[in-house]
Amino acid sequence: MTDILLEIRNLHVSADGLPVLHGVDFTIPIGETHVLFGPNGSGKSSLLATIMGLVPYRVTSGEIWFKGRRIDALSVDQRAQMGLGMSFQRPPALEGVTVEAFTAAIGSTALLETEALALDFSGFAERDVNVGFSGGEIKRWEILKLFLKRPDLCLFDEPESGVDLEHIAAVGKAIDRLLGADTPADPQRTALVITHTGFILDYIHADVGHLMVDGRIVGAGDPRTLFSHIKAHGYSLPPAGADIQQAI
Ligand SMILES: Nc1ncnc2c1ncn2[C@@H]1O[C@H](COP(=O)(O)OP(=O)(O)OP(=O)(O)O)[C@@H](O)[C@H]1O
Repeated sequence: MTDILLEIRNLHVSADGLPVLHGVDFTIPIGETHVLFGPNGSGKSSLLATIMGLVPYRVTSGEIWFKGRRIDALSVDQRAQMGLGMSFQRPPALEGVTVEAFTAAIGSTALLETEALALDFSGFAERDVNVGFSGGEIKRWEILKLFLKRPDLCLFDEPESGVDLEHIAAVGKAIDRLLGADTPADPQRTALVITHTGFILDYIHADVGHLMVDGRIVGAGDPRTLFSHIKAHGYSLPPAGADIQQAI
């Protein structure tokens, strides 16, 4: 069996007729956490949404492979059933669907209380999902939702944005715990994380960082080396070397 969980091959994507990704290539081996950096509008969220199969993103050419199966023609449901899950940057409010009902629908009621406690999210069970939630509460619910579902590949779209400094620690630790191997029966999970602030790097073990510019991955390497360079010099690659490789 291959040790590659996700493979993206020369992916071109349009959203409502507008080209947003222009030939993305990368792979994520099983159990690794990869981080995606890039300026506003470079295509990071579009890439995650395309992997998840969300509208209005349409693959115009290229391929997405997950667990050795080509998935770019599958529905969101089918991809979720296969083990893909995503925490959204701006998830919709679900009027009439309580947190408790949502949790029951994904079959994880038993876990809700303890995991909510860890994320300081107690007292939300009776509330409608995302209705009137603050920005930070929305983010904590997004992480909790993944915790309850435990997908094999977790896609995080800016999990720390809008979260206050105290709760960033709770979010970071929860993500680390979600991805970590708690027991032999619960293997190391695989993840792709978008971050602007880099706060999340203080809490998770990230294996590889990718830099996305203008709808393409332009290079990859050690996530901390890449992030330090971006902080000092903007969205460019440091000189190619052992830590960083430019895309060809
Ligand atoms: N549904 C859509 N319709 C039209 N244009 C879109 C759509 N989704 C994304 N785009 C455009 O595609 C480009 C990439 O957007 P995307 O949200 O993927 O960038 P991003 O790198 O995640 O940005 P940010 O860091 O600001 O979140 C932007 O120019 C955006 O306006």
